[in-house]
Parts: sequence; structure tokens; C-alpha cells
Amino acid sequence: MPASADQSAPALVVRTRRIPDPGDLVAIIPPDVDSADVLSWLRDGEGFVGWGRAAYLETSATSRFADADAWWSDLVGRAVVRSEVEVPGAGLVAFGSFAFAADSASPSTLIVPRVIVGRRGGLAWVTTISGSLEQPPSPREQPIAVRPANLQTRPGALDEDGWAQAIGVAVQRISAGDLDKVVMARDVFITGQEPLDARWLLERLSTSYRKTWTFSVDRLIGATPEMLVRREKALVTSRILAGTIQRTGDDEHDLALAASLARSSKDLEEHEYAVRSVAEALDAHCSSMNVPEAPFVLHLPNVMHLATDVAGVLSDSSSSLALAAALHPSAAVCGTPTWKAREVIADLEQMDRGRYAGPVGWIDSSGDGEWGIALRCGQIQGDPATIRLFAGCGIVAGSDPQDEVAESNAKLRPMLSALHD
Ligand SMILES: C=C(O[C@H]1C=CC=C(C(=O)O)[C@@H]1O)C(=O)O
Repeated sequence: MPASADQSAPALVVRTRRIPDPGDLVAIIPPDVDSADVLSWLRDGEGFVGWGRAAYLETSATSRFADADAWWSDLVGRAVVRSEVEVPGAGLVAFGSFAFAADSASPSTLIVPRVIVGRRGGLAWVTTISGSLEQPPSPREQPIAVRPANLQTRPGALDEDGWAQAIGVAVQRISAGDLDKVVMARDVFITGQEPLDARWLLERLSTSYRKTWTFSVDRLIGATPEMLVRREKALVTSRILAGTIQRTGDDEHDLALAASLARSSKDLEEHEYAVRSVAEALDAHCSSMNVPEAPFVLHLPNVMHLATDVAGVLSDSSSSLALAAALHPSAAVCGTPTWKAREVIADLEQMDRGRYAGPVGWIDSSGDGEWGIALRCGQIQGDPATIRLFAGCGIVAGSDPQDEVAESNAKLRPMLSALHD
């Protein structure tokens, strides 16, 4: 297995106990935990946080998903798990984040924390792994997370003008018939004075973007609105997003914009490619599927998206991670046809996406789990005072480069606000 030498896969002893409601889950993460060891998956007050590393895997290349799935099955097979709580996410859980491209220099990872504190459907629990005696501290005892100061911004691979030019080239290639759709992304670096504190970002993202999944895995931190795949027993679901309009802050005007988004042929085309890519990949694993005919409009604080929720009944024993591997990369982050869009991305973006736009989420010992697409996020760098933010936009024949620059800025807003406000 092509994994790093410092991976560890001991036989784990796992214990889950019910606890009284712990309140704010981010506030419970101890302040002395390095941001690299802060784990989170939160939406609308539910989900879990974790910290420490009881076991982890680093892997890369084309086999990254298969390596991780095999490693996880082996770990689960040897673990001793005692759980008082029977909900998905209780017991043994790994958090994971996978590189977008097989040739990325960024490793993909699965991390089993030492402590997990979760809440779901009125139940709260703590899981300790490998007999760790760490207790979840009371939220009141935690000092406030550190506010970033004196932030400086610099463009990544391309500045706004360079990126707009690259989009112009992508539109030409689409118009020439080379491909139907490509998702083009750009990056921005933000540097502060002190190491960035994952808890600060999570606190802001989870309160301002409650309908997104707020994640932190190995210093990749963000708030994604897109669910690549969720498996809960035999039920498989996916939330597909593509097609965007910025919000103005004026509710009445935003409603009119939502109606125009739902009628926009350019956005509906962009959306249709994304739905088709997910539905076709899921079909191979499902005995029946429901794919709504028309999208709905998802309202987020910064933007509105065309959204489709697909559901299916699983017909094989694929884990949630194997399903994520089958669906990645969907046309919400790559394009149509996939192979051609990959080529155009590699040619025009001029950057390694790292884990941006790759699957991020969690898996439990039954294989159930949730894998979002890592969007509206940033990767804290080797220099822990620097974070690299990403945003991308679906490009079709009717796309206008300057509109896409504005859209990418709106998609950067969740992270920028979390850093600056
Ligand atoms: C690629 C991103 O968004 C995707 C998800 C929703 C809407 C999208 C769009 O309208 O272009 C993108 O497909 C991103 O946020 O970086």
C-alpha cells in the first residue's frame, strides 16, 4: 500500500458514552490542540468535533480511495468497540480528506481522533479511542480562540485578470466543441502574524453558515454546501449544486434573483451536467433512484445555487468512501466530459488544487458516512500563519469571464469573513 511510513494502525479500543448536552461543540475543543489535530463535521448544531490522533493514514495517487477503504476495513476489523449510543457517527469514526487529482502533491488522509464529542437528534455522546483518559472539558473553561491579526492578501497561481483570461480560453474551447463544461478554480493566500486558529474559523463558519457542513480535517477548513454522498444503511443521498447567483442582502430583490436563476438557461445547463454525472455514477450502485426533474434554489448567506437532491437504494456493499470515490470528480467541480475537463483544468488553472474540490467527511465502522465536496474552504499551509483559499466556477459556452470573477469572489466570502470579522 503506497502510504507514508509514519502511518499507524494499532488495534483500537473504542468506548462511546452518553453525556448531557455539551452546548457549543467548537468551544469544547481544548485550546492547546494544534490546528492540524482539530477535526470537525458540523451542520445546524449537529455533528461532531474531535481532536488528537489515535491512528491515521496518508496516501496518494490513483489508488488513494481504495487504499483508504482497505486500511479502514482492516482497522475496523481489529478494533474493540463498546457503544452506549446507536446513531451513525457514534463508536469508531475516521475523518478524511482526499486530493482532487491523482497526481496532486497533497496527500490524502484518514484520521481517527483520540476523542470525539457528538450530538445528533437530541442525543449527545463522547467517544474515547485507545483507552485515552482525556475528558471533554467544559466549554466555559476554554479561552476564546485567537482572532487573526494584520492579515495580508496575495493572489495565488493567477490574479483576477490572469484568471479571467484563462476563463476566456476555456469558453473558446467549449465554443469550438472540445468539451461542454469545465469548472475553473483560483487560489488566494492570506497571511497573518500568528499561527491561524482552526477553532476561530470553525466558530464563525458554523454560526454564519448553519446550513452548510463546517469541516476541519488536517488543516483543511471550510463550510461546504455540497454533499457528494451520504450513506445511511441502504439509503444513499447526494446534494448536487451548480449554477450560482450572488445575494444582494435585500430579501425582496434576492427572491427575484432566485426566480431568474431558476429560469437561466446558462445555469440550468451547468446544473444538468452536474446532476447527470452524479446520477450516472450512483446508478451502478443502486437498485432504484429518485432524480427530481427540476432543481430548487438553495439560499445561502452569500450566494444562491441551483440544487438537486438525489436519493437511491444501495444495491451493493460499497462503503460511503467507495461511493465517494465512484462519484468523484462530479461535473460540479470538474466538467463534461470528465477526462477532457481534467485536461483543460490542468492546462489552464496553473495550480495543484490540493484537497480543494476533493471529498471531505467521515466514515464509521459500518461504512456509513458523509462525504462533502471540499468547497468554500482554505488549507492552512506549512507556515501556520498562512492559509490558501479556493473558489471555482462552472464554465459553459455562455459564461462571461468578469461575471465569473465576481462569482468566485462571492464564493471566497465565507472564509474571508471568518478570517476578517
Ligand atoms: C466549484 C465551486 O462551486 C461549485 C458548487 C456550486 C456551484 C458552482 C457554480 O455555480 O459554478 C460550482 O459548480 C466552488 O465553490 O469553488
